[in-house]
Amino acid sequence: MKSAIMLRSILKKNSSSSSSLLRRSYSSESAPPRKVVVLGAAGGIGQPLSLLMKLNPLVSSLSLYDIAGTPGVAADVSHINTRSEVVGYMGEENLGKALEGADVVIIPAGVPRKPGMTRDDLFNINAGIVKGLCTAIAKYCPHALVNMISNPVNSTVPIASEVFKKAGTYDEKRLFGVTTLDVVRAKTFYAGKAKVPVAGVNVPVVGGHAGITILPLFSQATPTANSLSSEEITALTKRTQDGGTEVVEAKAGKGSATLSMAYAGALFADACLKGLNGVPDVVECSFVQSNVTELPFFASKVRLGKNGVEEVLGLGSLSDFEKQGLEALLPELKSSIEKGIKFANQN
Ligand SMILES: NC(=O)C1=CN([C@@H]2O[C@H](COP(=O)(O)OP(=O)(O)OC[C@H]3O[C@@H](n4cnc5c(N)ncnc54)[C@H](O)[C@@H]3O)[C@@H](O)[C@H]2O)C=CC1
Ligand SMILES: O=C([O-])CC(=O)C(=O)O
Repeated sequence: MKSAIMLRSILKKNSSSSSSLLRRSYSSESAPPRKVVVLGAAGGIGQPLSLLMKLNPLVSSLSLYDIAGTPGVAADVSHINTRSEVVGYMGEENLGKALEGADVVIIPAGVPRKPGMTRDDLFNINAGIVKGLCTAIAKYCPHALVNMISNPVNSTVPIASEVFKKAGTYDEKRLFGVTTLDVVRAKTFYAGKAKVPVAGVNVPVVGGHAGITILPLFSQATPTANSLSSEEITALTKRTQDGGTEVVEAKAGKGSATLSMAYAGALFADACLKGLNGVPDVVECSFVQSNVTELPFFASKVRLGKNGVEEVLGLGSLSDFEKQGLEALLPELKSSIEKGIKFANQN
């Protein structure tokens, strides 16, 4: 008798939670249909990123593309009982089909670093990969928002812009270098040092995405932590700048950040989708075409909207330490941008 009552109460609980789940899924399905494409979906970042995008209720169609291994990843992810339909595409002959109708294209295709390498050492291989993929984007989904993850981001974003310009499809509002992982790291490291709950922490990170071009603005971090010494701020800055290398060394030849990058990439794509859907005040840092400095591309806070970039926000007030960091990063960032532009126009 007692167990029958317990069973009834469990069933009742389950039926009320499943009806609330149903309501939630109805409301997510009333969000507009959105197609998200992951290029490089079978890779170290691509796989967990595909998983996270499958969990995103704003996605109605998830298209997974790679030169190899996509059918397995797509079959696996497709069994998850969430909104989006999943299709896997393999091989260049299927790239067009993968891209057609895309709202957001995320690009984690390309080789990762090994210990001792800089991101720029990836240029020779990844520049060509990115150029090929962007040529196809210009042809098959010229209006999609492009989230560039492939390194060196400081050069691959300018390459993409040149490819789109040549194809006559360039819209500076739709091209983003994904620097979210720098923000994710800055938040984590700051919360640890300042001993504040990480969930409420905000830290803008500006500049670019390599070494000293990554400039976290801890003077603007919230909640404020007046107790941090200048030595601690210097150490936090250096750890954020070297975050990628910390992971590359710990993985000892087996690649670079994949899981934290998938998380960061999924956060940024979600922000793009929210912007497209008209959610107000969606602000994320990203490496975009910019007038914030004399350089044509720069990472700073960006307000996202129905057409992509709605507004590139300024730097705000900087500490003397950050002003020095900004001066120091400009020459390196300039030369990485020029290298990308030159490559796209010569090859
Ligand atoms: N922006 C950022 O913050 C970060 C960027 N990265 C970069 O992301 C890239 C990918 O890293 P991982 O996933 O760890 O590498 P990975 O080697 O595990 O995966 C790369 C995938 O790209 C695929 N691929 C290669 N050429 C392709 C093409 N032409 N079309 C489609 N797919 C192609 C490969 O088959 C592979 O599945 C690297 O360049 C890495 O440096 C990594 C971490 C953070
Ligand atoms: O460090 C790397 O090569 C990968 C990367 O961009 C990061 O983890 O920030």
